[in-house]
Amino acid sequence: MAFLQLNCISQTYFSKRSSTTALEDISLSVRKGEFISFLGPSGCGKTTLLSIVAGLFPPTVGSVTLSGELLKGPHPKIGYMLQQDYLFPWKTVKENVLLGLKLRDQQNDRHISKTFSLLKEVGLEGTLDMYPTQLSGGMRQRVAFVRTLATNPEILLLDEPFSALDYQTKLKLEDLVSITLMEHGKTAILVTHDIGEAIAMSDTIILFSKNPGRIIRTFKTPETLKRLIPFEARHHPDYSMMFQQIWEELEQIEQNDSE
Ligand SMILES: Nc1ncnc2c1ncn2[C@@H]1O[C@H](COP(=O)(O)OP(=O)(O)OP(=O)(O)O)[C@@H](O)[C@H]1O
Repeated sequence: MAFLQLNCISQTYFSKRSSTTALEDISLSVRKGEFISFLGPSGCGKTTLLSIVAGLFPPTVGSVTLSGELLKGPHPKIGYMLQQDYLFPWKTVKENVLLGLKLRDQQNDRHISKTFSLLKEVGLEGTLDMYPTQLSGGMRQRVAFVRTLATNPEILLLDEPFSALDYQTKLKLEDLVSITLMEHGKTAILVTHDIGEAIAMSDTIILFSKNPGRIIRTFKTPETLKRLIPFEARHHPDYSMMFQQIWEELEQIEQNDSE
């Protein structure tokens, strides 16, 4: 049985005068521990699909199951991290990272010390009493990452979490997130516009076309790249080959779209 299963999902947004079919007939199986990326042109439904997996709203058609159980809304085993960090500026780093535990009434010594050790793992042990405005963008995203991990979700949904960062910080965070998720045995789905990021971080890349959003290709990352951290993977010859393949496929999608 697949860990996470998306079954024939379609999503149509309705307004008074029109309707938009954002996704059509999306089926997908995700293994435990797998790192998947959703890649595709703007408007192909990546965020819509991630929101459905996060249980923010049910799909118009189809379903999502987690270990065979039908998802009916947000699930404690699924954590969501967005492009913007959404930290509360009036709360300290400590208060921000413990927020999820507090809301779930799980703020006991064991969970608190686990969260603090996660902060240490991401190099932020000295920031507990600081406020988000005192931190850089990269540091804030690391705090948001720890806050997402603090409640111990098994699946992390990452919606362009690095896109607002400068290039160097983004590369460093890719490594950090990749290593941390692997060490903790997490499953992840990353939404990105960045072909290189998708190749360097994922086991599987799902390519979407748009109008409506459909899966058009699934790429498996070669073992040679999976063994490497993202920064090293970017320098491997297999990375360039895969980049070229995906680039051509995306060009084709754009060409078909404009015809
Ligand atoms: N709440 C909404 N109401 C109506 N239409 C929507 C809504 N959200 C998204 N859409 C439409 O659904 C389609 C898919 O949007 P979505 O944001 O999921 O795509 P995306 O691939 O994540 O785009 P981007 O890469 O630009 O973030 C688009 O045509 C968009 O305009």
